[in-house]
Amino acid sequence: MVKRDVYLSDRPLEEAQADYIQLLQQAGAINPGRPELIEVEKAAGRITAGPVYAKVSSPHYNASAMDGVAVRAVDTFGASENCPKRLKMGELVRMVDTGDPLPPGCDSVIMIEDIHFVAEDEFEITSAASPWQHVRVIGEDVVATEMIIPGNHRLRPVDLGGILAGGVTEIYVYPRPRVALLPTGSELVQPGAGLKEGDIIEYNTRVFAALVDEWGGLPIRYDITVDDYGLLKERLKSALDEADVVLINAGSSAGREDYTAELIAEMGEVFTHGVAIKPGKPVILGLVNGKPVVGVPGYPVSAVLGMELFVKPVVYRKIGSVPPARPLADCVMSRKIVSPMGVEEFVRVKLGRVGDKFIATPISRGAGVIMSMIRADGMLRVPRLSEGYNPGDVAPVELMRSLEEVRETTVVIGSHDMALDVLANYLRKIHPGASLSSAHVGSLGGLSALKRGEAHCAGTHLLDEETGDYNVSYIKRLLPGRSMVLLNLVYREQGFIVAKGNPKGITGVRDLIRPDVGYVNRQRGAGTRILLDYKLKEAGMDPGLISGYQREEYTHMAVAAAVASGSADAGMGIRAAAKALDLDFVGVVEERYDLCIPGEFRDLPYITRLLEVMELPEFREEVRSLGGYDLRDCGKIVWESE
Ligand SMILES: Nc1nc2c(c(=O)[nH]1)N[C@H]1C(S)=C(S)[C@@H](COP(=O)(O)OP(=O)(O)OC[C@H]3O[C@@H](n4cnc5c(N)ncnc54)[C@H](O)[C@@H]3O)O[C@H]1N2
Ligand code: MOO
Repeated sequence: MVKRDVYLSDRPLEEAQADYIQLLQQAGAINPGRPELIEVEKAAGRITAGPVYAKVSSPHYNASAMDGVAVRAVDTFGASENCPKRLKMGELVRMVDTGDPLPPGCDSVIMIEDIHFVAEDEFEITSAASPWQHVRVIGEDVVATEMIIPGNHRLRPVDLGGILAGGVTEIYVYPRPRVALLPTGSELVQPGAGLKEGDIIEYNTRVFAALVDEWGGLPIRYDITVDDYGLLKERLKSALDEADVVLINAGSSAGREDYTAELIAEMGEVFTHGVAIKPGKPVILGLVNGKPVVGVPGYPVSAVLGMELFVKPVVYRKIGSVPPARPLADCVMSRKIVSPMGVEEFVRVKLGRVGDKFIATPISRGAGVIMSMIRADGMLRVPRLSEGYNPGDVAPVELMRSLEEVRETTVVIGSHDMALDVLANYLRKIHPGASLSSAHVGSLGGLSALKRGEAHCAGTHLLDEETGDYNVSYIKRLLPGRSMVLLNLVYREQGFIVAKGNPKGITGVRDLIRPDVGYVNRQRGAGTRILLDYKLKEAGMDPGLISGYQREEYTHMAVAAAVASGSADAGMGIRAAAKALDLDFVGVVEERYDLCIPGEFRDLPYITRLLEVMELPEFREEVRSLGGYDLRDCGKIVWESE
């Protein structure tokens, strides 16, 4: 099949969303299915197809609400401390337990604690009982014929109790819409399969299945379809026979084997191909045989966003409902966020509460980085007609974690070290409500974040060329007059990360200017970058002669990954990063990595909890096992401002 040119449209998001729902409504494609009768005890999470009325009252008889004696209130009148009244067991004075029917003629219950027995069958009371005291009258909870639950209501566990109390055991709910999930792409392999170059693990439709289930739909996952127009057409046909909604994953953009839009257009109608959002642009919104068919982009983040923005409303409508709005919180931007005009961008952010502000720090924006969805606490929408935000700007963020959790998060901004990940892990283990979020902006970036009040502490390893000491002179210069402490986390080996077996024979900085050596650098402001520059200066070398000096990565692991991929021969970083990817390492120095903490935070749980973790032998052991770490001063204050 020869592909024609593909021009994606740039429709504004709200317009594309509203139009799609309207067109589907007109086509009758998102009407809820015919209600089905199911057992109440299996109905949690389902949507009621109509109101549920009580068949019986609850209680359906007058019931004693306490253990004690049932009486006629009039028989107790006149009783007081000074003038106790005696009652004898009989027809109208009878022992009852909680829940027992009130004996005929009785209208009141006296609690056993308020009774003083004077004989086997006679007792004294010192106050009168009022009529209907401690009695649960008929219908106190539910009155027969009363509406217990309205229609179009998602049933919660307590709702089941109310419905059953009302004597109802079966109810009508909307059927869960069947959503067919079609993964496409010749490069896809099933999870767990052996991988060769070019293989991609198929996980998107697994994520989709869990989402559809969460929204109330019934996912039907199909086998992978290779990139073949005819095969895809067959799949789509059988999916349309079986399901109410069909999702085709990938093949949505302009590639040579991107058939989705063409196929939907051939078999039905494409309303929209291309929405002005990032990620997720190439989404396809269509209709075939009266059923919604959505082409969801292949990249995992684009895919999840496509699901949230276009498929979720369809699934909800099919069960007579609309998606609940995500809660929002106003947050302060910690970094500059540049976003193209004309596109609504969805930026994943980490959140933390520092002082009285919620701080948002953007994380990876790549559409292929599923980890960004895992790490994110929130989603910042940069509107279509905005070019982004400056540090300090306030904007609403959609919460992906509760504010309560965010409040219990220690925010570390600065240089990256793998010991921080281990610290985060043990922190959650011993304080399950707490967490640590780290943003990697380099040591200097971390100190700037402290200056702006956007972090509880900063990871830093800045070498002072003059004194050979770490961090102190930088803090004095960047945060003058502020009360600060330096808490040591680790000493670690820095050096060159090189390929296994060190094939280029790199032994020190002098090798970096060799024409056959490609370097990968760290970003400006990173302690590791400063260390390299210092070493170059020491050796009297011109950085301009190093091929790859301009190539910047943000973490040790990213540098190691560049070496592992073969796109660079060497990069400066920590031994643990080399070890993690089974690379070789040429040691250069041992350096001190500290957490710089503003004095006002040092006694807050954000910090004291970290100190607790640093004392744990298993934490220390795990960090040591990463390789290249010495924890001799871990948890010690190594410097304090006057
Ligand atoms: N020339 C152009 N190229 C691309 C454009 C464009 O407009 N012009 N758009 C880019 C954007 S934006 C996106 S998003 C992707 C969309 O790609 P497709 O929907 O066509 O999907 P594929 O190219 O087949 O796959 C992309 C990528 O997604 C991953 N993938 C796919 N399926 C799965 C799955 N089931 N599980 C996990 N991961 C999956 C995989 O990494 C693929 O490499 O196109 C850009 N290109
Ligand atoms: O728009 Mo694509 O969905 O960014 O990756």
